[in-house]
Amino acid sequence: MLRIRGLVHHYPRQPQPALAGIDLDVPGEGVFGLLGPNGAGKTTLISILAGLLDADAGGIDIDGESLAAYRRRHPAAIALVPQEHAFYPMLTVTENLRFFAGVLGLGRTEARARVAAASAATQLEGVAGQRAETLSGGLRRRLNLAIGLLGAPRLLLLDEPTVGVDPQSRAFLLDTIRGLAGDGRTVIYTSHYMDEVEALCSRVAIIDHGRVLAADTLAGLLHDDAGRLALRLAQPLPAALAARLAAQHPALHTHGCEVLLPALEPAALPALLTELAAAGCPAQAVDYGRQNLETLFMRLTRRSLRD
Ligand SMILES: Nc1ncnc2c1ncn2[C@@H]1O[C@H](COP(=O)(O)OP(=O)(O)OP(=O)(O)O)[C@@H](O)[C@H]1O
Repeated sequence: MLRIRGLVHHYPRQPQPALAGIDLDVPGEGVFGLLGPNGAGKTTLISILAGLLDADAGGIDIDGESLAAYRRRHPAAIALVPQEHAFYPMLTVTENLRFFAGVLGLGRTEARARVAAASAATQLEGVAGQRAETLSGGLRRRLNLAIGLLGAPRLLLLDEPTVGVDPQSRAFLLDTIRGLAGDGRTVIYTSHYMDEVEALCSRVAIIDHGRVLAADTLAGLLHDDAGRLALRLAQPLPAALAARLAAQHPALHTHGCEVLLPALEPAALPALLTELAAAGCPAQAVDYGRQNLETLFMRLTRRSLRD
């Protein structure tokens, strides 16, 4: 649905471009994760998609039509939920929602229905009469999201929507976002939390220094031909067994109950698990033939997502 080609953006007086030629295809449904460390270019990219910034070069099509033309025909079809809180602290939740529905130019009946739907989707009904400035961090994030939903957007751009919220609110937001991605709607989700992206996104692009380093389905990105093995044992390896295994597998790495082997032949796996169980430290969790997004990012850039 969304086709991005050769997108470049250079902020004035910056030595490097924020976007240095981005090519991406984003399908018409599902949650698409944009993962990258601070300063990678995520906000710049979605600001261009939202029409807040112009690209210096490159193009974006949506269903074969230029993004600018599409936005002219459907002004509310693309919504951005920014990182910052984008509402009036002195107004109540409902007053904020009504105000932003008015900005979209919705008629009275339509506006009332959209405000009710957005409140329901984000479960804000219980705090409808509360002033925004008195809401907790998690509820403020929900209000930000609810405002983004008022136009019933087809493309929803979420810029790190869980920053600064407690784990419970974060779980609620992730569930809500997962629910929003059906019905022919695309959600583009930027984050530097790889666990969120792994839990939420069907496709992922990893970006850094304004370039796409890898883009694929989540399963495609995590697949690892090398035969990476990660084990969590019931208890740490006895020293004698650890020494014997290290002699057999020089790349073996242990840390407490965690055991990591960067490459193991599939045929060797059952014997290893049997040996561990016989030594009284059976594997409680086995992850074989997969890498996680953090290790993939480190392989691609030689640094961590958190750097
Ligand atoms: N308004 C601006 N003026 C000048 N430079 C900017 C501006 N906004 C971003 N940049 C620079 O552009 C690059 C990309 O920034 P951007 O905010 O798009 O990254 P990001 O991946 O969203 O980072 P974060 O996770 O920290 O939000 C960075 O080097 C940043 O310093």
